[in-house]
Amino acid sequence: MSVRQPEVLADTTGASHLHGPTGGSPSLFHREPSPLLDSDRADTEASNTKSSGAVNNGSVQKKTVYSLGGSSVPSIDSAGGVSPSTNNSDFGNLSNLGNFSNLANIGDGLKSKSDRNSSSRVSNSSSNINSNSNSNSNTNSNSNFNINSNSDNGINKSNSNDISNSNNSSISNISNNGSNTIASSHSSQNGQNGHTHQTIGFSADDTSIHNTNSGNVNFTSTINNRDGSLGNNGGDNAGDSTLGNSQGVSSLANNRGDGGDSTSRLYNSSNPDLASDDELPPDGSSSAYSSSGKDATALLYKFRFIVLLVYPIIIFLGELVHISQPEGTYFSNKRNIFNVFFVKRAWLWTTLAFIAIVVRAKVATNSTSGPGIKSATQSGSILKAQSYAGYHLVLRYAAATFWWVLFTQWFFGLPIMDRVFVLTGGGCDGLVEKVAEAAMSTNPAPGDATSPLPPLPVTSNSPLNNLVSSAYCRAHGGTWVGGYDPSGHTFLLVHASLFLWFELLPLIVTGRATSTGTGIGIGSAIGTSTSGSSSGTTKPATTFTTSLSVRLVLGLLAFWAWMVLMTAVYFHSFLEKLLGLVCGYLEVLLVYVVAANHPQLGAILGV
Ligand SMILES: CCCCCCCC/C=C\CCCCCCCC(=O)SCCNC(=O)CCNC(=O)[C@H](O)C(C)(C)COP(=O)(O)O
Ligand SMILES: Nc1ncnc2c1ncn2[C@@H]1O[C@H](COP(=O)(O)O)[C@@H](OP(=O)(O)O)[C@H]1O
Repeated sequence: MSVRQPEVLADTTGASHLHGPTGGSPSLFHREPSPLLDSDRADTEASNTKSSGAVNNGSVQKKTVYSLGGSSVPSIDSAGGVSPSTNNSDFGNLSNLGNFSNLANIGDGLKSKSDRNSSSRVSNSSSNINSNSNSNSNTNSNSNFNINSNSDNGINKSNSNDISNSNNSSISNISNNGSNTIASSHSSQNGQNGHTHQTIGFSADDTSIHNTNSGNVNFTSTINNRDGSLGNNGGDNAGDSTLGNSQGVSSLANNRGDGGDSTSRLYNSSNPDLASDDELPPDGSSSAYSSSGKDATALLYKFRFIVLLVYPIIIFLGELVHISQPEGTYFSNKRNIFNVFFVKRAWLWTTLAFIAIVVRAKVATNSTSGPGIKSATQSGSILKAQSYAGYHLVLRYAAATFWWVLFTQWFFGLPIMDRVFVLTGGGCDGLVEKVAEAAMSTNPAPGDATSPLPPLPVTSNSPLNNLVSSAYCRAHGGTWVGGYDPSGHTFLLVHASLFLWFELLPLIVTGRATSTGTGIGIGSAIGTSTSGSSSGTTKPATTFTTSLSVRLVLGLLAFWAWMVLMTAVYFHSFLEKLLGLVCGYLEVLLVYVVAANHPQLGAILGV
């Protein structure tokens, strides 16, 4: 076995050195072959409890570092490689011309400078890996990595990482298990062509690649992913982009400079969003291939259309029965348990159902594809994908709640429905008498806590803001008479139902309601596995738990529809129900249709 003697380099850090066998303390160093070492290499092992630095000028082929904690190794330069090293503190900067292998590092900074094959396996947290070598194979587990690579690399990573790649280099064969952003910028010298080819396969997703090219760069990107976006900002030359996603929503955007061909292909199993910049040269082409994506889009629109039709039909059918003056039933009694316990608290139940949808979306997200369906705001989208990111959900819930409040609870005083009633000549009848009766029977001072009625806010001759609400009026024995009284029940039930449908349908059509499903199908959404996915496979039913929330929401929606029918059959005039119905549509149409077609609003609301 040929043995190269280590040399001691000047310690640029000024810290104490780890010395090789000929230059250091014998008590600290001894030759001991590492199981991972090449047979023709000598090893240097440092058993380090206090060392703060190690410098090796390259004569040592491999360096083994054990640091037992409480200490740090700020700097190691090794020509030959650094192998099994356990460091309970920080490595400072590891610069290596050879192989890193099995470095467990909780610190920061790992640089590979080899001009030959080099392999790094790093278990790490919070590290930067700067690699200048060719044909590297970097395997990283743990989180918070920044990999800056100026070379051809194979990078295998798990967890969340940012990879940035600069210069004329390529990253290829990246397999990944986390949420990642890969930013790659390339520039080429005059007359020199840069060429980049990225093939990235992810076993988990939410990955986006943004390439910024300038100069003569021929850029080819391929992502095989479950849910991601690929954005190419091309330079002067051709760029082919292919994004193949097996799941979820993908967006592929090409913003080209001048000249060159560009072909963008988006293969996606569910929801594609392909957008190309307007300045695409005439010979550039962009196309989305996604049969199931189109299917999902068509299915979503079909479902939305049906849902939007259902409630007017219910009202019309109910009205037909209503005009025949049907016999009273349990449901014609205002005090029936369904009315009192459910409809009168309808927003509470709607909120719970919405939370069930959110949970379902998150479960689907965690088990399949990152943070849920991504927002896609570019024009030309086949499907404006709905975002299930937390802030988008909160905003949409807040908007729906706000509209419910304005219409039924408070609108700078009386709620909208009561203002309509008063403005059309309605008022509270009999309330003054009730108050007087109450006062006569108990003789308390008005406003006294012992009074059976709270003080009457005002009389019916007061300005609009001071009138009692319909709720106050009815609750205290008055009768809400005259005027035009929009049906609060119709409004609330329709508004709540549409809100829930529009949140649920994207999950259903994309199969996101199952943890294992891909592609489309209501079957996968409710766990019955009846429809095919894009791959032509039929997904098995998910567990009872995963489909339960969807079933409960569908059950609530069926119940709401029934109660709309009962309102239509037994209560209100037709026009009052019609107004309730129309107002029940307003917010949902505004958010999911109008805002969805407005770039900024759509982006804010995630629609
Ligand atoms: C990342 C995750 C994001 C998830 C976002 C979830 C957002 C939820 C967040 C927190 C939960 C907070 C919980 C708040 C609960 C609020 C629920 C309620 O609204 S409680 C009030 C319930 N009250 C009603 O539902 C009253 C409904 N009734 C009426 O509006 C009227 O009675 C009527 C219109 C039905 C009839 O009027 P009438 O005058 O004829 O009686
Ligand atoms: N489906 C239904 N079942 C029972 N009562 C209903 C109902 N729809 C409306 N009502 C009752 O009809 C009245 C007018 O309702 P709205 O204007 O909200 O549509 C309310 O009476 P109360 O306020 O006396 O409870 C309400 O409870």
